[in-house]
Order: sequence, then C-alpha cells, then structure tokens
Amino acid sequence: MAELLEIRRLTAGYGPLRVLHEVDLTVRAGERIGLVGLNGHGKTTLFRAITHMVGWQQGSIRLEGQEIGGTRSLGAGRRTSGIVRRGVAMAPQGDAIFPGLTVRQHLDCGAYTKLAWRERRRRRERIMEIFPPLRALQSSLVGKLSGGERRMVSLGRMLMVEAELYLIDEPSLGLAPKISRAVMDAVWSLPIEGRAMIIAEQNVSLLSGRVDRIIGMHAGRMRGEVGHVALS
Ligand SMILES: Nc1ncnc2c1ncn2[C@@H]1O[C@H](COP(=O)(O)OP(=O)(O)OP(=O)(O)O)[C@@H](O)[C@H]1O
Repeated sequence: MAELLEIRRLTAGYGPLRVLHEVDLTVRAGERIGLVGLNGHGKTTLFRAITHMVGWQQGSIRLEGQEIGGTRSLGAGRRTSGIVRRGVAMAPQGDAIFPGLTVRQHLDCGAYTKLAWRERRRRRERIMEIFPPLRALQSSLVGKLSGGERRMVSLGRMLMVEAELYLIDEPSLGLAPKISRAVMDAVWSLPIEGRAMIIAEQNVSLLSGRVDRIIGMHAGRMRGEVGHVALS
C-alpha cells in the first residue's frame, strides 16, 4: 500500500502551550485508523495541525510525498484552503454547523473547489444516499435538526469535496448509542480505496473490527498501536 500521509517529529501548540510532542505517524492508502485518547490529550490538535489550523507547528507533514507541514509563520488557517485542495477533508468535533442555513446550503458550503461546486447537485445526491434521513430535510434549517441529523450534515459537508484523506473528529460525541451506531455505519460505508481515514474517538467499542489500526494518544504523544483490530 502506498504511503498517503507521513508525519515526522510534529510538534504543535497554541501560544506558549505545547500540545503535540514529536509525533510520528504513517497512514497508507486504503487504511482506516482509529485515534483514541482522553479529552485534552491532543487528538483535535493533530487534525488541526494537518490542516494548518493550530497556532504554531514544527516538523514534517507529507501528503502523497508533498510537504504540507513545516514551520508556520503565516498564522493559523492561511494554508488551509490549499490543503483542502490537495485532498484533505475534515469533519470537526461538535458539528461546527451554521444554524441559520438550510441543509442544502450547508452542504454546498463544503463544495469548496471549482469542480465540487460544478458537481454539487450530484454530490448532494450521493450524500442523500449515504444519509437517507437528510433527503426530506434539504430545505430545513440546520439549527432545527436533531443531534444525529446535524452530525449527518456535518459529515455530509466533509464529503462534498473529493478528498484522499478524511479526518473525522469524534463522530459519536453526544449522540444516543443507537444514533451513533447509525452514523458510524454510514462512515464505514464510505469507499476507502485509494483513500484513508483517521477517526478520533473516545468510544473504542465503536471502532470494533472496523479499523485497521488503533493508535493511542496520551499527553500529546503517540502511545502504542494495535494492528488489525477485532475488539468485541
Ligand atoms: N484554541 C486553543 N487555544 C489554547 N489551547 C487549546 C486550544 N485548543 C485546545 N487547546 C488545549 O490543547 C490541549 C489538547 O486539546 P485537544 O482539543 O487537541 O484534545 P483532544 O484530545 O482532541 O480532546 P477533546 O476531545 O476534548 O477535544 C488541551 O489542553 C486544550 O485545552
């Protein structure tokens, strides 16, 4: 399998706070990786560093061999649009939705590239197939939806661009067990060939038998790895 993402000695943080410490991680095409760790140990910060949204960072992040990391001096977010264009898509923790937009408008926000915008109707249609409850809600305001429906919108928005690497931050957070299983089943149904996915999740049982590797994160460092996971 080809290496899609290669992170070497990544250190990152906010202001004087160092959150990630010399993180190394290799992700190959076709892999689903679970990233587990308690609150505040750096999972979200790792996703933000990959998408250049932390305050500062040092070290190397290569996507398909091309450097997208390096020392930041431009300020958080300045290089994020370029990274999205290179094929990284993220579903942030806690939805980050716009309550006053409809489901359709919200999904269109994710059609960030010219190609995605041109193809937005077809892409929306695909998302309705992945998340059938959204079909009847296309004209509804996102702020009026249930937690599970909002999570589907958030994941759907991530899927509006063509990506090679999906970063999904705690998709089950705050959802009732039945709803979170339905949301996770949709996540597992996403085609992975030629792509990869990293899912930050505190509920390890939801990753059961579904990911190729589980990596622990503790105090900003990678801690151990379990391959070909089949938890019960
Ligand atoms: N914007 C920020 N400014 C300053 N410190 C931050 C910021 N975001 C996160 N932190 C701090 O960075 C550390 C790691 O947080 P992070 O959100 O990456 O952890 P996490 O493992 O994703 O946990 P959670 O599930 O709570 O998001 C915490 O100490 C947190 O307080």
